Amino acid sequence: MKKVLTIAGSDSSGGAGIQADLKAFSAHGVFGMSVITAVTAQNTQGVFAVQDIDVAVIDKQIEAIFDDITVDAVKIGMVSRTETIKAIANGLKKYNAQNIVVDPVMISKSGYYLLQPEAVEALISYLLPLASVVTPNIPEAEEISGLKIHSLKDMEEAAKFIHQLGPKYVLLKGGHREDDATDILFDGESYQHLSTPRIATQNTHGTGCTLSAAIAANLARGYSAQEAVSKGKEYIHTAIEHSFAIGKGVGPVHHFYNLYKGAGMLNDE
Ligand SMILES: Nc1ncnc2c1ncn2[C@@H]1O[C@H](COP(=O)(O)OP(=O)(O)OP(=O)(O)O)[C@@H](O)[C@H]1O
Ligand SMILES: Cc1ncc(COP(=O)(O)O)c(N)n1
Repeated sequence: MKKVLTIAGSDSSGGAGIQADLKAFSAHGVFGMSVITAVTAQNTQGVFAVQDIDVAVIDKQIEAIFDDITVDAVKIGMVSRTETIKAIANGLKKYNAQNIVVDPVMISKSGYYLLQPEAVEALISYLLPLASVVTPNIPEAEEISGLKIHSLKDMEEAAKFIHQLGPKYVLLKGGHREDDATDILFDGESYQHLSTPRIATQNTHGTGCTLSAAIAANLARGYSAQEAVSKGKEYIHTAIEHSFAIGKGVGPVHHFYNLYKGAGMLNDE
């Protein structure tokens, strides 16, 4: 079985972060492992507290995994602060980790800073060069590139700018557009538009986490970056179609629709 690691924050409500990643890994038939960078107290309505994990404990989690187990792919999500970013970059370089997907998580849907603003530079200089695929949403791409994005053409320009910071592929996600959900994949030469109709739901908590975890799982399973991304896009679309209204705010996406469909359990409470 392929083994995939998520390095991210814990979401107590289970919709995003480590919890979303592990669910996506299971649904892809890969074995999930985790390095927890921060513990958040959050639910469908907001983020209420963040406790960063001590850097020495982050180092130890990375060591414990890589000293013992072969890691087929790595997904990086919420990294919170500069010292955490440096520890992750050092650890991944030390073990020559491959198939790294970086989701440059900055601000939660509810508006909470999951990356300290002064750590953006470290994320750019330490993590982007290690990435096989980096998956910014539109506000994150604006922050990284310094460009304003209003159109698909602007998305292409920003993807091009981010590509020269070191990642092999840039997937600029269009979830924040008002139009169709069009994402743009750039490999340094050509742009591929991946487009699905926008689903009318407010239950999109953890969409970015889920997509990047699905891409990492697909890379581990041996798909090329293009295939891993297009399969990931199909996965997130269906997971949003089957999303739930739990809690009083933005509900989570559904990871096990395939298994449940087979067992006739879809939408069972
Ligand atoms: N309403 C929607 N209908 C269809 N696809 C969507 C919708 N919202 C987001 N997506 C898709 O979901 C994926 C994640 O994109 P999005 O821009 O929402 O990421 P994100 O903002 O990083 O997510 P999050 O911060 O919730 O983790 C993309 O492929 C995007 O096109
Ligand atoms: C631990 C953690 N990681 C990532 C997100 C981003 O997800 P969203 O933008 O849907 O809130 C989050 N809310 N919490």
